[in-house]
Amino acid sequence: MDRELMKKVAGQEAVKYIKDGMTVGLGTGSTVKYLLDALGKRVAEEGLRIIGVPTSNRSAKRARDLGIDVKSIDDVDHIDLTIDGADQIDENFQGIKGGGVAHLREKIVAINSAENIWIVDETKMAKNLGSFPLPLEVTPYGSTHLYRRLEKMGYHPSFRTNAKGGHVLTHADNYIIDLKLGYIEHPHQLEKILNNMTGIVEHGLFLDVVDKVIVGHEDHSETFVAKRNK
Ligand SMILES: O=C(CO)[C@H](O)[C@H](O)COP(=O)(O)O
Repeated sequence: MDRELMKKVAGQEAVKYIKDGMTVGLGTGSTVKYLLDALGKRVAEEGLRIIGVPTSNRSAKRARDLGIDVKSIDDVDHIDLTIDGADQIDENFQGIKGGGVAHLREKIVAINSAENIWIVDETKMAKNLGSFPLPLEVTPYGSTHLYRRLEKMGYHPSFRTNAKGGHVLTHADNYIIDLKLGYIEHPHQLEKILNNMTGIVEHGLFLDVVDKVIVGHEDHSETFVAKRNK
């Protein structure tokens, strides 16, 4: 199974949805890297004019290196389309994001986009959410207290650490706590609980956000339209 090839197939399919003149949210991660490569190629070869709104410093740098114009979300008045990766997607097209530590910016960009497309390799599709740990971006202040609370709630938290054992830091210098839930029976109920917990800046549940999901296989892609009310 060649996952890199699957990611590339998804990225190359998604680039077709980008039209001249669009303002495009650019997600983060190894799948989005293939989208950016394909987009850079279109900019160079077709003279495609777009404005990219990157969701991470990594994507901003890569886009710039590829000759793609980028702006901050604060410098654009609308976003036509955002294309991003995801860590897990269930059969109702609800998702978990944040494996790459960028879910706060990704959610801000996504909810301000007229349309959202996720690109994933086939291994990301699941019946239910939860086997991928759910990331929470939390303020350092009170984070151990919050951790203990999450533990008591049975959410199996763990701080995300780097190779040196220190906290992984987000763009906003916050910490990440991953919840090993195994199976999320009621994503909307969990969303409500997490939304109401002070100290959690943003969680990685992305519910009712995506419009289309492009799944990359080794030799073809599949595009699913999420049927839901906006
Ligand atoms: O949510 C994300 C970053 O915060 C990414 O979109 C997600 O982790 C998928 O990344 P990859 O394409 O590398 O698997």
